[in-house]
Amino acid sequence: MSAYPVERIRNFSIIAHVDHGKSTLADRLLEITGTISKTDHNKQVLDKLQVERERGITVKAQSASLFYNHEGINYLLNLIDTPGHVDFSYEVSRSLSACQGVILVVDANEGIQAQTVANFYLAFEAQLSIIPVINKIDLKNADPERVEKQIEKLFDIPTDECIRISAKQGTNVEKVLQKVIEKVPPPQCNTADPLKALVFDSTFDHYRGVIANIALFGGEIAKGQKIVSAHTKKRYEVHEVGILTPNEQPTHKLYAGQVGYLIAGMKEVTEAQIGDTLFLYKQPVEPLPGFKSAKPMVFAGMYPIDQGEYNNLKSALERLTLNDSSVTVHRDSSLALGAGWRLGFLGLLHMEVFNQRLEQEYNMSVILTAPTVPYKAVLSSAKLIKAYGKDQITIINPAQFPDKLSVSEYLEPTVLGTIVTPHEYIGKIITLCQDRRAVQKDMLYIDENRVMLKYLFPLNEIVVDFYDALKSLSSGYASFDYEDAGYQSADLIKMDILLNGNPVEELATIIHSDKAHAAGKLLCEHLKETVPRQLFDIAIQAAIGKKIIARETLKAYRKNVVAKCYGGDITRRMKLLRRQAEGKRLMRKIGNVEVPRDAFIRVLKRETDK
Ligand SMILES: Nc1nc2c(ncn2[C@@H]2O[C@H](COP(=O)(O)OP(=O)(O)OP(=O)(O)O)[C@@H](O)[C@H]2O)c(=O)[nH]1
Repeated sequence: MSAYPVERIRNFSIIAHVDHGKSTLADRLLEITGTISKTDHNKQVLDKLQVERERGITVKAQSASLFYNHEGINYLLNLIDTPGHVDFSYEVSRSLSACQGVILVVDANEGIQAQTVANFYLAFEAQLSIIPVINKIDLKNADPERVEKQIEKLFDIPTDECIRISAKQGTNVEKVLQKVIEKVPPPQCNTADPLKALVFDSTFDHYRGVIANIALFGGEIAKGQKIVSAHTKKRYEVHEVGILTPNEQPTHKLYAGQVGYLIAGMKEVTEAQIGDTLFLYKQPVEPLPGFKSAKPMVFAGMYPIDQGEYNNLKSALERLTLNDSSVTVHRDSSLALGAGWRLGFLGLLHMEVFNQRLEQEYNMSVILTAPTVPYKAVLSSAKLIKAYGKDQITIINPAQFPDKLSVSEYLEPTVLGTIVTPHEYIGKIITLCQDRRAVQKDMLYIDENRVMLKYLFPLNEIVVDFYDALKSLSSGYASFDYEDAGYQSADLIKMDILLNGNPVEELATIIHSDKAHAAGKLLCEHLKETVPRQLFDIAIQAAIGKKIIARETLKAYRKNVVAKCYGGDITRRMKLLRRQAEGKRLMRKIGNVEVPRDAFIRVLKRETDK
C-alpha cells in the first residue's frame, strides 16, 4: 500500500453498553466498505475467540482497516472494536488512545445505560469527537426520541446530532460512515518525522510470535528496519508489517497516521507492552504517554487437580497468558493443594472466561480457590516490617493475612459504581447498596423514569454477585459499571472453614468483621448440603482464629452401594464398585473427610443465590 495522505485517514472506535450492537454495526461497516462479503458466515467477524461467540461478549479488541469512497475521494478508515463488559473496560481506554473519534452506540429501546456513561466519559476526557448513534430503531419498542433527550440531558449533545440506525437491517449505516469522515479529525502527524509507533494491543501466534497492533504517530516503517522498544530498550528487526482487514494483510510499509500490525521476532507479549513506543534504531523519539496497565481486581489460587498434571497446566497457563497479558501469574503453593499459582484477573467474568479457555483450548480442569480482592495492611510489628522490607503490604492470598496484633490498619480497595435504573426499583437498589456497605455519592434523573445513582463500594462487596443481585431485583433493567476509587480503612478478619477441625484452604476468606457471622453461617449451611454424608459425623465450622462463629453437623450415614446387588450378578456388582472407585478419584480428602472436588466451587456459587 502506498502512503495515504494523512488528511484522508480517520481512526475511530465504536463504544457502547454491552449488547447495544457494536459488533453488528462493525460487521455492517465492514460489509459496506467491501472489507468482507455479505454472508451469514461473517456474522460478527471481529469476535474471534470461541468464548466470545459462545458468551456473546467481546473479550479482546480487534481492529480493521476499511477503504471508503466519499464524494469521489478515497478514505482509509481504521476501526478499532472495543469490548463491552465492565471487566474489560481497560481494553476500551487502550483502544481509544489510537483514535481521534468514537461512535457512541445507544440502544433505542434500553436507552443510556451505566456503561454508556462510563464509555462516554472515557472518550470525552480523551478529547475525542463523539458521534452519537441510536441503534435498533427497527424494534417495536424503540423510542429514539426519548434516547435523544437523555443524550442531550446527560452529555450535552444536541438531539439533532444523533443518527438513528438499525445495524441489523443496515438502515442509515452509510450515514454513520459519512459522519465519521466529516466529524472525526485526521491524525496529526507527519511521514517525514522519525518513526513513532504506539503499541495499543498485542496477540500471540504460535507460529509467528508476537503480533503487535500499532498506530503510527510519525514516520514510516517497513520490513528489514531495526526498531527499539522505548520501554525495554530491546532491539528488533521488523519481519513483517501490514494492515488488518480484519485478518493480517502484509503491506510494503506503514505510514504516519495508519493503524496496522508489526511482527518483529518478539517472543512474549510482555515484550510488546501495551502503551509502549517503538522507534527506529539510532533515531530515538520522546515516547508517547503510555497508559495505565491493566490492574487485577480479583485474585484466586489455581491448582492442578492432580499434581502429576502440574507441568501440563504450567505450559497451558504460559501459553494462555501470552495472549492475555492482563492476567498476572505468581507461583504459589499450599499444604493442602500442593504447588500452584495465584492469578490476578480484571474481574470475575474475566476469571470465568480464562478458566473456560483453559478447559476448551487446553483441556485442563483445575481447582480454583475463592476469589479475593487485593487488600493492604499497614504493619506495626518491627519483625514483619523487617521481613517484608516495607511497612505496607498487599494481601492477595488469605493464607498471608497478617494477625491484627502486628498491623496498625487494614485497607480495602473501593470502586465508584454507576447504576442506571428505571425509578420503580430505586428503593430496593438503595437497600441492596446499603447492605453492601456502599455510600451514596450522587443521584440524578436522566428522564422522568430513569435514574442514575453513584455509590462508593468496597470492591469485595461487588466482585462475586452484586451484578446478579442487581439484575434480579430489577428484573434485568438496571445496569452497572464501576471504576477504581482507591483504598479505605476497614475492619478486616480472616475466616476459616473447618471440616472436623481441619481447615479447607479453598474456602478461607478475608472479610469485613460485620459480615463474618452471617457469611460463616451461610457457608456452613451450604457445605452441609453439598458434602456427602459419610460413615461418621462431620462438624462443619466457620472460625476466626480459634473462635468458632458458626457450626453445622452433617450426620453419619452408611451407604451400602452393593446391598441392592445382593445375590445378583457379579459383573454388575464389579461395575458398581468400579464406578465408586472412579468417583473417589474426583474426591479431595480433608483430614478424614472426603469431599467432591467441585463441591467448593458449588458452595461458593450457591452463596450467590441469596
Ligand atoms: N433488532 C435489532 N437487533 C440488533 C440490532 N443491532 C444489533 N442487534 C442485536 O443485538 C444483540 C447484541 O448485538 P451485538 O452487536 O453483539 O452487541 P455488542 O454491543 O457488540 O455486544 P458486546 O460485543 O458483547 O459488547 C444481537 O443479538 C444483535 O443481533 C438492530 O439494529 N436491531
